[in-house]
Amino acid sequence: MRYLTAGESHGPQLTVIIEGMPSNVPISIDAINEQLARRQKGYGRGNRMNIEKDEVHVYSGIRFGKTTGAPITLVIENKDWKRWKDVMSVEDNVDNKDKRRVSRPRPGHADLNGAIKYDHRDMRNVLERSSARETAARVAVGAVARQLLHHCGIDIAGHVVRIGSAGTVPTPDIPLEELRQRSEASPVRCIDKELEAKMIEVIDKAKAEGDSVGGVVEVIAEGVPVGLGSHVHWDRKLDARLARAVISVQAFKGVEFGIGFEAGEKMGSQVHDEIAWSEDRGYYRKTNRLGGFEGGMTSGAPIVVRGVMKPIPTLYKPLKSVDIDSKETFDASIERSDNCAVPAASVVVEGVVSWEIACVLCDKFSRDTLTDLLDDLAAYRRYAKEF
Ligand SMILES: Cc1cc2nc3c(=O)[nH]c(=O)nc-3n(C[C@H](O)[C@H](O)[C@H](O)COP(=O)(O)O)c2cc1C
Ligand SMILES: C=C(O[C@@H]1CC(C(=O)O)=C[C@@H](OP(=O)(O)O)[C@H]1O)C(=O)O
Repeated sequence: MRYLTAGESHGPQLTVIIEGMPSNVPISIDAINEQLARRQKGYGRGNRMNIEKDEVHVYSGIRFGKTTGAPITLVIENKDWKRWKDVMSVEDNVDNKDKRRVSRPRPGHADLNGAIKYDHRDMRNVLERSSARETAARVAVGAVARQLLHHCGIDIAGHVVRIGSAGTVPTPDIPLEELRQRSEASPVRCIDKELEAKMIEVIDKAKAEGDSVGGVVEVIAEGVPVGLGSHVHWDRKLDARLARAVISVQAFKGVEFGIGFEAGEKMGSQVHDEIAWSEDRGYYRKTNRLGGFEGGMTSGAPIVVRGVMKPIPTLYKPLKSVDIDSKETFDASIERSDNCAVPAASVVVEGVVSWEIACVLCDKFSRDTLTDLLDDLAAYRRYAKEF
């Protein structure tokens, strides 16, 4: 399966084409919109989220509530477009006195690198596409994948485990439904009430100081069969695919699985998961320190993946930069920005993880129709248990 996203942050819309979904998968548009709404919420967001009300429009590939097997086209409109039409129509060869041409790159953004690479004197051509507005499209893709995974007995949930220096929530040992309910009930998607209060304090303090904060999100996938991904080639390793998917989310800088970077300071006996067998469960691991992976393949234990998001680069207390016309130093100015988008980004990471798992499922099993996929998967689960 594959997908493409297109669209600018202040253009008319975001467009997605998803190719390779099995036919006859029931798709609820409400369920996609629910995921889009989750991404828009979260403490620390700026005013843009008061303007947008993300909803998906389906233009192909779904009829009467089910996938047809043909490419699926989804569109999310940008409500802000109306206010930006004029700005977006200023050409890059206009006189520099026109303040709407972007000649001042923002530190921490794609602006300068993209302008040099693509030879744009108006950096709007870069910032429009590098914006995390695009993550709305990826959440829509993830929401479609999630509905496929649901039929396959795979459940995914996420939460925020760190914001700034507020402290860290350890990987919880609770049912995913409870994790979901508790994180949904929190404005920062944190399941620990004490830490939640500290996280809110950290975000408020950053905002008051004209600064921003980042953090860490965790996503857990349960019900994944053993053997998704492959050890035989680097680009078929599922952990590697997930790492790429998470890092591809705007502002994500690192990924870890299970105990993650702690593995570098522990002894082997404290890192590897012993293998056991029972009539009831078949093979299983006594612990899940490696976050569900050995050899680039799932072990059948839950996938536990975390991603670290850097602080938002646009600061109300501006950083210095250089104007590409005058080469003079200036203070980067802003009109609006998020202060912390970690809670929102946790929903994006859930989405990209859902998509990658759906892809490898469809790689491994026959998948023209949902029935083909479910029959094949059920037979494989029986085989693996009896192995
Ligand atoms: C959900 C979400 C919202 C974001 N909101 C903002 C924002 O309001 N202001 C900002 O400067 N960066 C924001 N970012 C981060 C930038 O898009 C990102 O840092 C920038 O495109 C550069 O990419 P890089 O950090 O991956 O190198 C957001 C990221 C995400 C995931
Ligand atoms: C639009 C979204 O996030 C945007 C991501 C973003 C950035 O630079 O990445 C900058 C801000 O955009 P604007 O400059 O229009 O206020 C955020 O609001 C969204 O999440 O839907």
